[in-house]
Amino acid sequence: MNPPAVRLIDVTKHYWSKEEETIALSPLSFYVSPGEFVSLVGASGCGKSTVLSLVAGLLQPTAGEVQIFGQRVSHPSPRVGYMLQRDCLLDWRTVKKNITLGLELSGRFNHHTENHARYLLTELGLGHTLHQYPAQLSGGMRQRVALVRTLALQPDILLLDEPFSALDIQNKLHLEELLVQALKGRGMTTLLVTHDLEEALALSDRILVLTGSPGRLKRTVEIPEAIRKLDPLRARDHTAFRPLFNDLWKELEKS
Ligand SMILES: Nc1ncnc2c1ncn2[C@@H]1O[C@H](COP(=O)(O)OP(=O)(O)OP(=O)(O)O)[C@@H](O)[C@H]1O
Repeated sequence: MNPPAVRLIDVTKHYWSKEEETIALSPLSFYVSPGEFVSLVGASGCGKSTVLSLVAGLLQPTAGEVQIFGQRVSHPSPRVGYMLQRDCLLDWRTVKKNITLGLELSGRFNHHTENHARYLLTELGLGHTLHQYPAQLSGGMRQRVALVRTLALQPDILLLDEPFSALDIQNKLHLEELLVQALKGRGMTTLLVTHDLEEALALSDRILVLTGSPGRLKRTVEIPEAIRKLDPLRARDHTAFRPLFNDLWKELEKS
């Protein structure tokens, strides 16, 4: 049997700053299957971003083990792409040079990968911005460029830390649609951190509800097939959507 794309086994994470110790995660275990879209939700400070940093290999657990495709994570892997809330675009580089930045830094820039990055930019509706600078783009366009830069690395695992939270509702919905389109047929495994329950419900196969502090897994919610097969906008209109939302909302209020 194939190993999960992501697996946390009894992971704890402590932070030390000055004299103070913070326990961010108490033993936490979960898995994400290859190709699955899983969202992490929970109150502020319950350790969601810590989980992503551990999977990205930017942090090491205090105890327990983080694995990707059955291998222990000991350092950042080219198989993992990480997109943050801030777009982190370099203002002095054109869009063309921003979308290939990750490829350059990882030594994978060539004619073929550059063409693929440009193809993705067109796919996300920004082909015409190739020679523009980030300052010439709207917030939503900048996030799309950041998404292209992450997807251009062709990661097997995509980590998204509140990527759309700074956007207005229209841009957010548009980007959700584009993300779903971009992921279609690529078999990428996605782990999304979001405060937006609607977003989690509309995009995910499964939602993991964390409770703090320290962060623990409180509940796993499987999204019904009837909702999953719809695009994010139409998913919100499904009759099962609102009851599920209310149920999760109550769960989060208690945590
Ligand atoms: N570098 C650090 N040093 C010390 N404590 C930290 C550090 N990073 C995070 N923490 C603490 O660890 C806990 C979990 O933080 P984390 O950012 O993972 O939570 P989160 O659920 O992503 O929060 P939010 O939803 O507000 O972004 C918090 O108590 C936070 O203060």
